[in-house]
Amino acid sequence: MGRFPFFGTKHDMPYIDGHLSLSLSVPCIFSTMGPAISPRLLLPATTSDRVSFHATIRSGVDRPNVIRIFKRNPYAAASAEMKAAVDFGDPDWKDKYEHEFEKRFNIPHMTDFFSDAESYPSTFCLRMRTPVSEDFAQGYPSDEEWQGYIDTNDRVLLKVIRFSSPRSAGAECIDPDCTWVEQWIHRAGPREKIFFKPENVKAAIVTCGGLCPGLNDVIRQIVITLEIYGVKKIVGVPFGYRGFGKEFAEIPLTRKVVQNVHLSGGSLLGVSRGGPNVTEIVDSMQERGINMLFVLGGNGTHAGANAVHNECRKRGFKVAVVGVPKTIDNDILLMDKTFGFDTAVEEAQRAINSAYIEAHSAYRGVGVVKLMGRSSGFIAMQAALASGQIDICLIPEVPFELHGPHGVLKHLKYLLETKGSAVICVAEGAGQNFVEKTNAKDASGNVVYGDIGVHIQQEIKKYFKEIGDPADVKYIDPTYMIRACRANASDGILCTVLGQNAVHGAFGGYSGITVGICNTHYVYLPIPEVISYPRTVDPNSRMWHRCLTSTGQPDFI
Ligand SMILES: Nc1ncnc2c1ncn2[C@@H]1O[C@H](COP(=O)(O)OP(=O)(O)O)[C@@H](O)[C@H]1O
Ligand SMILES: O=P(O)(O)OC[C@H]1O[C@](O)(COP(=O)(O)O)[C@@H](O)[C@@H]1O
Ligand SMILES: [Mg+2]
Repeated sequence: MGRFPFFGTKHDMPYIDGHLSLSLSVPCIFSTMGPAISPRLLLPATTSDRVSFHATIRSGVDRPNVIRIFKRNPYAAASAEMKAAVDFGDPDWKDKYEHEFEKRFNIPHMTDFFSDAESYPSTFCLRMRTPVSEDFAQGYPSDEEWQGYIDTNDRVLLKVIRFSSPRSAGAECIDPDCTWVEQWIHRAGPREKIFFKPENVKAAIVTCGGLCPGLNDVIRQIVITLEIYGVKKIVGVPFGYRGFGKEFAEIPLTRKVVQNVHLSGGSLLGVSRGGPNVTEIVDSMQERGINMLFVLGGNGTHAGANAVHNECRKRGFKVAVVGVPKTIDNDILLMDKTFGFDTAVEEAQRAINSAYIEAHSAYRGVGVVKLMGRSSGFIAMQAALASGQIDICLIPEVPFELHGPHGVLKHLKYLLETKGSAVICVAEGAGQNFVEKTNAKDASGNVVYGDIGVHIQQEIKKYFKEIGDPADVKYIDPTYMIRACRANASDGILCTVLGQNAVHGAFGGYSGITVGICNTHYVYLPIPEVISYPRTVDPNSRMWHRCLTSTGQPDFI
């Protein structure tokens, strides 16, 4: 089969060792995708634990045979760690696996840490005709007959497809027979017993990282729900974790304050990156008497929230720390999507449509749109799918060449000759091998990337000038526009449910958890499970294949 140069990010490389010869010996499937593409050799992913092979075989002397290696879907990789410990020869392996999974996805509870943790009948009661009384002198307004509580033993299935074969598209199998294994996670919602007396609660909300549509919607719902439980002391911590510094004053929050905040984008509380360390944050919480903390943020923020949770446990400080995953990048593991993502994709349509109109109206017009997505191309992929106006979608997970016979520029030339115009959508983290490394990091330690959008725009101009063909290139960078806007209706609903569930989780006595949507149901997850690495687009997923089908783009390798 000739020579097999390997392509992949540094991140992929550790998974390659030792799997190649095994995987190449297994049966393969041939399929063709998109115009002008060679057959693809798709090898069953499960045979090589964490990688899937995606081989493009082309004949011709100019081009060596190529095998590209992609990291598997992150969750598949996560379960690979569990798989490694499984002895499939053991007749009870499935039961043991399910049991181990249950343990891993257990959500930390007050009673795990405090033997004296007391519970009370819930004060969350939707049959109230009047607001909860000031001092609870008459007792709590509970209603034990109400059928609105979630049984703590309720579970939601994490994986809902029963794959019959490891060869089935996107199959995630645990054993070579693709045995059906049940993976249950905790159902979110109000519990009948609560572990905080509302009059003893001081709740704080903090929003960290970059902006995201829907932050205000979540803040609003948290405040409203806390008030329904009877909490009177609710504050906002300004400017992310930085707000725990002494120089910042808390922002008092009430239903009245938050009533209309969801009508605008941004965060009522402000956001920031960087800030004090965990010890300082917990010191500040103790000084301020905060015993319920709602943390809205992405991977970094959740790492912080989990560290705060652990530090509180270490100090014997009875606090509920509950996260609400926020990121337009949609790079959090295990959930259907994060809030704000849908809105960002919708907002991106305006930029794509403008790029299309500009390109289509010009003589040999090319529109280039750069969209956010630091390490994952979800926004670019979904925006391309939604618009139907993208000819080339470039994401960080899929390597590509700009120059050469199979490069993006050659295909662009083909598009201008056949269609007359073309639109490219590129995620900010894509093609970083082409741009100069800045070595810069932001205040949170995230790498600051070089501008791939500007680079592509310049390369297109240079290329067409060199070959003497006209091309009218228009570049649009809607970066901050797609995340500074107000949440759309679907995100508005998601934020509402997540905000309410965050409060139910805290009152239910859980801490070190985050809320999410999984197979359309709402769940609680232990924080470490959702942040072990950023979720990325699986190049062998049905969704990426659908995107390729829609754009009609070939491989650019
Ligand atoms: N590993 C970590 N442990 C503790 N705090 C962290 C960690 N990573 C990031 N943070 C803090 O979380 C906040 C947000 O992180 P950042 O990466 O900027 O955004 P996001 O949470 O959206 O990923 C920052 O204030 C940062 O200091
Ligand atoms: O310019 P900023 O505020 O650092 O934000 C840029 C980053 O924000 C992001 O949308 C991710 O933000 P989060 O880390 O807050 O999820 C990335 O796509 C982008 O790299
Ligand atoms: Mg982040």
